[in-house]
Amino acid sequence: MMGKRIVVALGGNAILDGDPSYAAQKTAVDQTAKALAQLVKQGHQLIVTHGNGPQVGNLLLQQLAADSKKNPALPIDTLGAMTQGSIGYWLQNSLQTALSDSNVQVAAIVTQTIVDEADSAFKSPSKPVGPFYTAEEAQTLMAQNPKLTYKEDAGRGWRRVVPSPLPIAIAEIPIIKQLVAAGTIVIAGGGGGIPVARRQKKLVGLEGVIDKDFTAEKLAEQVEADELLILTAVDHVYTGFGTPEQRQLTQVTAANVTDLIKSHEFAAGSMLPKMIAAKNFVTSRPNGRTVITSLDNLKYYGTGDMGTIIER
Ligand SMILES: Nc1ncnc2c1ncn2[C@@H]1O[C@H](COP(=O)(O)OP(=O)(O)O)[C@@H](O)[C@H]1O
Ligand SMILES: NC(=O)OP(=O)(O)O
Repeated sequence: MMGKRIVVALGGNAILDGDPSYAAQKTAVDQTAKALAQLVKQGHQLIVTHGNGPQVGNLLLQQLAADSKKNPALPIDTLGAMTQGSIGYWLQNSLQTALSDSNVQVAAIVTQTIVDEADSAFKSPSKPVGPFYTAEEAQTLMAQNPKLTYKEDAGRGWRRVVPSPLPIAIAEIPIIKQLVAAGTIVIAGGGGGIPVARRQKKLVGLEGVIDKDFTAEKLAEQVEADELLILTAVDHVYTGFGTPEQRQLTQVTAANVTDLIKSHEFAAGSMLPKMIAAKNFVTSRPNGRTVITSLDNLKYYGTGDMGTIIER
């Protein structure tokens, strides 16, 4: 099979799936890296991005708990950069180990994503971050701090939500393209990239968390990828998700996705951005395809049951 250029989007909730410990997250990344290394050995070229919802939300909790004059809380843009460093390091380290018998280089790039500071997203928080709470716990937290907003997340519980502006451009795309052309596995756009606004010659950090699936799609367009591979915590995308009528989707077209979105089949803040990104990618890259599957299911990549495939 001819080698493909694949942008891999590794979900934050897929990395932190229940156990929030460093050991559990690094184990998930190690397992993913081993599976991705197999794709590299099959001749595919990877560009990797990752989510950060659980992780940046946990940093927010730590910052709020420790906030003091001597140790003031850091802004969300900087917390996003911190997750690019931590998760980028985990991924770089695990991929280097998994590819230690090859000459393939791996580099994580601190990535800024340009957004519109007039984006209405800054007035309506929608991006779930941090741990899951019960409805009662969320109500208590909102009563304690009315400035914070919590919303129910895909039937899994309630989570804090923060502004999630749409990505316009990736500031570091020139160096990313150079590294890709040199055959390097680039880890970029982590957490969707650090949200920044351009003000004349300056890039100014903003308080938000960009959806990494949207940034992954932009990255895939920019590097002229053949495939967008979205790794999450479910093997397939479903209709009737979470109900007795749940049915897995295996092969769908961009037109099908448009109809399913209109039928509200995909939860906002979780699967909806993935399906929008999938549709946008195959629309922009007619010969491209998007695959949505789980980390565990990656071992079936290239076989009949490798997840939900979206094509033009
Ligand atoms: N229609 C659907 N089909 C499959 N999963 C869905 C659907 N709607 C919502 N979900 C939920 O969305 C989750 C993926 O979104 P999210 O957790 O935000 O992704 P990530 O792994 O990128 O962090 C799935 O694990 C599942 O719990
Ligand atoms: N930033 C972001 O999209 O993170 P998740 O993948 O954890 O939602």
